[in-house]
Amino acid sequence: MTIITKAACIGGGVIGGAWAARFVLAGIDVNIFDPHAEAERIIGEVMANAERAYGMLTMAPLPPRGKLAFCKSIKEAVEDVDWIQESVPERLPLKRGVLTEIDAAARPDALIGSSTSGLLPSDLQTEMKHPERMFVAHPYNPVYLLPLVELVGGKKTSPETIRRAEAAVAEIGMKGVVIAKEIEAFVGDRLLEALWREALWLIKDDICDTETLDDVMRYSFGMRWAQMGLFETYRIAGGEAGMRHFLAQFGPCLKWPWTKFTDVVDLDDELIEKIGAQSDAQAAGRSIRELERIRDENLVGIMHALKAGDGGKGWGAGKLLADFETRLWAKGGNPSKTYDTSGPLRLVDTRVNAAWVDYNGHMTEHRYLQLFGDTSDALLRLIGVDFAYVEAGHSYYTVETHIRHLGEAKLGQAIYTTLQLLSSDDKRIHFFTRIHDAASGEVIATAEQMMLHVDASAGKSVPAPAEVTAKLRPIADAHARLPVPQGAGRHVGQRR
Ligand SMILES: NC(=O)C1=CN([C@@H]2O[C@H](COP(=O)(O)OP(=O)(O)OC[C@H]3O[C@@H](n4cnc5c(N)ncnc54)[C@H](O)[C@@H]3O)[C@@H](O)[C@H]2O)C=CC1
Ligand SMILES: C[N+](C)(C)CC(=O)CC(=O)[O-]
Repeated sequence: MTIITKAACIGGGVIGGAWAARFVLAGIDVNIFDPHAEAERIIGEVMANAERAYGMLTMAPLPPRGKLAFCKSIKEAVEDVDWIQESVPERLPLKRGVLTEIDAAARPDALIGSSTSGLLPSDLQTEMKHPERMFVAHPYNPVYLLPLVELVGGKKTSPETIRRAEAAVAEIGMKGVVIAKEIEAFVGDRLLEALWREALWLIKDDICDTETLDDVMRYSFGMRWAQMGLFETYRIAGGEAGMRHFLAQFGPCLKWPWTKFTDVVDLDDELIEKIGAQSDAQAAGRSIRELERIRDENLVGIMHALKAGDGGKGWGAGKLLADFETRLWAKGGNPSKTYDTSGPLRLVDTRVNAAWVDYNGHMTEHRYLQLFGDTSDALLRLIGVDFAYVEAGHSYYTVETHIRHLGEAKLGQAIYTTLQLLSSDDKRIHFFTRIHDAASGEVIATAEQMMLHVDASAGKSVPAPAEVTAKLRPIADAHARLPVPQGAGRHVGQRR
């Protein structure tokens, strides 16, 4: 039983719109209330970017999208939902009023999270009748991709609420980090504000411009932070003696000091204009939506890299993505679904997304192999070779692949794959996969592949157990009656 089946977003700006996208893409129906005249257009644009990002993020079967409904009042939006996320502007009286209105109309068991970046939950819940179910759920932009939510309870929040909230965000692929004590700006924004304050001084004092400052971050410690954070990074920087040596060496610098961060820079018109002009130059004419798309592609790339980290087990946000995908496959990878074995098995349906397209304007070659690999993974799940099976020490490894490119796949094109078994025994599976255009059925590419059953720790091929071959056999028997596909058995060659 999932904790959130229906949610409400009160406020649909940068953060509320992206919360809505996170919920909808997790299969949750969402009611939105935002009085902004252009709320539907703005949220529609955020949804489009989020869908594009998810197309790149995962091949795992996302649930059918939730429905998005625009409501005329807070009451209408929150009446019958399990989770309400408040994301109105960062002003205490406004937020307090909105949360009190939400509280009056929501079911008593509904969870109420606030996206506030720094206000104390105790200050937000003062006028609520059921303050025990209200907490801060502080996300990071873009909410649909970045998985962190800081969960902060106020004086009146019940521990049970925080437990339920943590479990609920895990179901939508997020990592709920429970902050032990409430404090303004929690943990993340405390750190960000210290950095931000120092950065403003560096610009004001003409030490560097905004682009140079961003370069300093993105070519260096920004990359370190994404994968290991601060303390583990500095542990390594201490050399073999680790953190203690690091503290002994760099601890005294803190007193010199290198920073000015206790002084607040005066954000006068001159400084605002200076930063604005430098930032405009840095953006080089790219719109915010374009920058968002570039950011999303990069974030997806980072998460994919982290998913392959720690020897393939996944690391940090990549491990979280891998775990989320495991759950998606368990729910939607439908090993129980019955497949029509009288023809090639239709195993993957997807669309060509932006990250797959190359300078020739069509799907680039390694993405074909990815899609063929996803298809053979789908076959393996069908015959019981799932994550648990692999963790227990056995798997199938691909030992040979021959790909033929027969057509083109363009950005956004709907495509699907079909797989035909050519032969199999207790060690080998020899099969032929086609990528089709979904509209016409036309074959765009084919791959002939061979997989071997292996004992992964021994590093050698071994016969698959009877329960696996028993699941494979009916498919093999049915496919033995199909004609050998045109192109099977081909090799790369030229008539001379
Ligand atoms: N922008 C960011 O990077 C982050 C913002 N937050 C927090 O999220 C919250 C919202 O911030 P943003 O989305 O950036 O602001 P925003 O200005 O983009 O969106 C706020 C939205 O609230 C709507 N609104 C105003 N009064 C309302 C009311 N009475 N009922 C319903 N909607 C109402 C506005 O029309 C607007 O669409 C703030 O608490 C902020 O601190 C949290 C994490 C990151
Ligand atoms: C600038 N901000 C305080 C609203 C930022 C956040 O709260 C988190 C983020 O996404 O950086």
